[in-house]
Amino acid sequence: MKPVIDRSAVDESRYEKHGGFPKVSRAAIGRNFGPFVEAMRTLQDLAVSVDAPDEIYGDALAQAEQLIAMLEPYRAPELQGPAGRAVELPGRGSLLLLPWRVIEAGPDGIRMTGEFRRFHLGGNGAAHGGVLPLLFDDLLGMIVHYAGRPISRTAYLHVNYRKITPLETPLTVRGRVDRIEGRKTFITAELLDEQGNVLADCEGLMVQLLPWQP
Ligand SMILES: CC(C)(COP(=O)(O)OP(=O)(O)OC[C@H]1O[C@@H](n2cnc3c(N)ncnc32)[C@H](O)[C@@H]1OP(=O)(O)O)[C@@H](O)C(=O)NCCC(=O)NCCSC(=O)Cc1ccccc1
Repeated sequence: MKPVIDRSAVDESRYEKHGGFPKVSRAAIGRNFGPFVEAMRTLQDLAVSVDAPDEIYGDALAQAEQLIAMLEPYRAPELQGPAGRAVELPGRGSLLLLPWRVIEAGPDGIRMTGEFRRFHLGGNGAAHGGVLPLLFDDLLGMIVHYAGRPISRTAYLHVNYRKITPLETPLTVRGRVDRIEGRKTFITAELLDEQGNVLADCEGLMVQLLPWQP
């Protein structure tokens, strides 16, 4: 499904009005990068879940070392490689970010859909509590962007865990600007299952960076 994106409030010149926060530009990717990231995500799922004989770990280690040797010469500084800037990929092609997709984004807020995977297991089939703030924090950053608010950083993020968050189940997260007070943008968001149950909700405060703040 093609996302519905409304950039009408985005202030493209905002990067010139503040301190060190770098301007992130969209990466141009070839056909292999998306499948490469997905394969790495599957490897993460397997690394935290397999129960294999030790020889298999030894063989996997040897192959992993080959892969590391292949990629190491291409190590690059922040904002040079495509990870985190490939906006058409789940989680913008970053293994750190959750593999979710934006469905709707604009001045009134953002909606994303996705699943937590085996890699995100906390215990007893539920997502780890630490991955929900990761999802919400990234959402907050995008909400600030599409609402046309100045470059800001998260000052606090309060998460309420309302129900167990399942793995490998389609979920939706949505959020919006709740109110603005000077440099402060207060944002609310919820994580929902397909039945509309609220699994978690949050309130975050994003504070506009002053010109000298990184
Ligand atoms: C810049 C700031 C957040 C605020 O510092 P300053 O400029 O010195 O602010 P100042 O103290 O002057 O307060 C101004 C107003 O704000 C209020 N207030 C402030 N804090 C709190 C609070 N906790 N709780 C309640 N209120 C608080 C304060 O009372 C005052 O209110 P008032 O005007 O009197 O009514 C600083 O603490 C910082 O850098 N922290 C680290 C941030 C960081 O690393 N974040 C994580 C990574 S970034 C990220 O993830 C985002 C992202 C995601 C994805 C993509 C892109 C981005």
